Amino acid sequence: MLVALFPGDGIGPEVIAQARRVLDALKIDGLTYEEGLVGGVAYKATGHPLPPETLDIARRADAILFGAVGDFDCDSLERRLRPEQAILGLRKELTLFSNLRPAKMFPELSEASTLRPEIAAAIDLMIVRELNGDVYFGEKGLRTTATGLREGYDIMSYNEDEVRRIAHSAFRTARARRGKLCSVDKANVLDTSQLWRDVVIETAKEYPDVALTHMYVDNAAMQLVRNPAQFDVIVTGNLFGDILSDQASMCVGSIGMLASASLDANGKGLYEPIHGSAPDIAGQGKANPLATVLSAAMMLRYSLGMAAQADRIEAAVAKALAGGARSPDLGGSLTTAQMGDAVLAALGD
Ligand SMILES: NC(=O)C1=CN([C@@H]2O[C@H](COP(=O)(O)OP(=O)(O)OC[C@H]3O[C@@H](n4cnc5c(N)ncnc54)[C@H](O)[C@@H]3O)[C@@H](O)[C@H]2O)C=CC1
Ligand SMILES: CC(C)CC(=O)C(=O)O
Ligand SMILES: [Mg+2]
Repeated sequence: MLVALFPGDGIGPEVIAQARRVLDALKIDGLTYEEGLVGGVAYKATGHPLPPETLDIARRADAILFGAVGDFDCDSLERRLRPEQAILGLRKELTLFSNLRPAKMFPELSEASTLRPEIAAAIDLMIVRELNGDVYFGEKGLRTTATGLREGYDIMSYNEDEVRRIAHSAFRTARARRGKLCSVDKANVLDTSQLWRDVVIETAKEYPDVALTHMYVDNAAMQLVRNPAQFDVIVTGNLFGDILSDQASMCVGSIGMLASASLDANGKGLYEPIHGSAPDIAGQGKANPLATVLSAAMMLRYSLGMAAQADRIEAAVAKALAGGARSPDLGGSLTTAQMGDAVLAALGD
C-alpha cells in the first residue's frame, strides 16, 4: 500500500512529522511512503504549486496524507500559482468530492471548548461538505464595470449530478450513524440552494430510514453554538461547509483537533487536518498535531481497510488527552513533538 505524503507549508511539515511517527509505531506491514512537494514550497522549487510529479504520486497512491498549504510570500502571485491551488487542484483532479469532517467532543477537553461544558459534552456530529463545486470552482475573475469600477466575481453553481452524489454520500453516512441528516443551504435566497434542496429531497426517497431536515446556513451557524447536540450529519456545499467546520472545531476545543477525509466515488482519499498552514505559529513548535494524527487514523479506516489500527490511534489520542497532554491551543504548554510523544506513549501502553 502506497501513501503519498504531502507536508506542504507552514505548520504542515511539523504536524505531518508527528502523524508519520504514529503510523511508524504501528509497524504496519507493506505500508510505504512517497513524499511530494505541494504549495508554496513546490512553487519556490519548481514554479508550480502542484507540480506534475506530485500529481503523479497522488494518482499512483492508495491514499494521500496532506499537511497544509499557504504562504504569505506568495500573496502577490496570480491565482493559478498560489499555494492554495495545490489542495484545490488535488481535490478536483482526483474527483475527491465528499469531504467528511467529524467533530466529536473528547470529554477531557470540555474546558477548551468555547461552549459551556454541558452543551459541549454531547457534540458528536459529522459535516459532509461538497468539495468539487460551488464558488471555489465556478467562473471567476476581475473586470471593470461600464462605469469604471473594479469588480470581482465568483460564480456559484451546482448541477443536479453534483448534488445527488454528495447527497448519497451524506445519506449513507447518516445511515451508518444515528440516522439523522440536516441539509444546510440558503434556499430562501439562492437558486443554487433551491436546486440543492430539491435534489436532496428527491434522493431522500431512497433512504426512508434517514430523518431529513433542512436549515438555512445562517440559522445553522447559530444552532451549532446554541445546541450542537441536535446534529448528527450535516450536508452542505463547499463554501458553507468550509466555514461551518472551522466553527464546529472551536465547539470541541480547537481547530487543531479536527481531522478530515476527502473521498472519491471508490474510497480513494486525501486526508488532512481542517486547518491551514498557520503562519503565525509556524516553526515554533506550537502546532497541535492531533488533527493530523486523527486524519491518519481516518486514512487507515476509509482507504486502507485497517479499522483496527485506526481504532488504536484514536484510543491513544483519547488516552493522551486523558493523561493531560495539552498543546497551547488546548490551554497547555506541550510542543508539537511532545504531543506526538504523548500519543506514542499511549500507543505503547
Ligand atoms: N487545506 C489547506 O491547506 C488550508 C490552507 N489554508 C491556508 O493557510 C493559510 C493560513 O490561513 P488562516 O486563515 O490563518 O487559517 P489557519 O487554519 O492556518 O489558522 C487559523 C488560526 O488557527 C491557528 N491554528 C491552525 N492550526 C492550528 C494547530 N494545528 N494548532 C494550533 N493552532 C492552530 C493558527 O495559529 C491561526 O491563529 C492561508 O494561506 C490559507 O489559505 C487555510 C485552510 C486550509
Ligand atoms: C484553500 C482553502 C479552500 C482550504 C480550506 O479552507 C478548507 O478546505 O478548509
Ligand atoms: Mg477551511
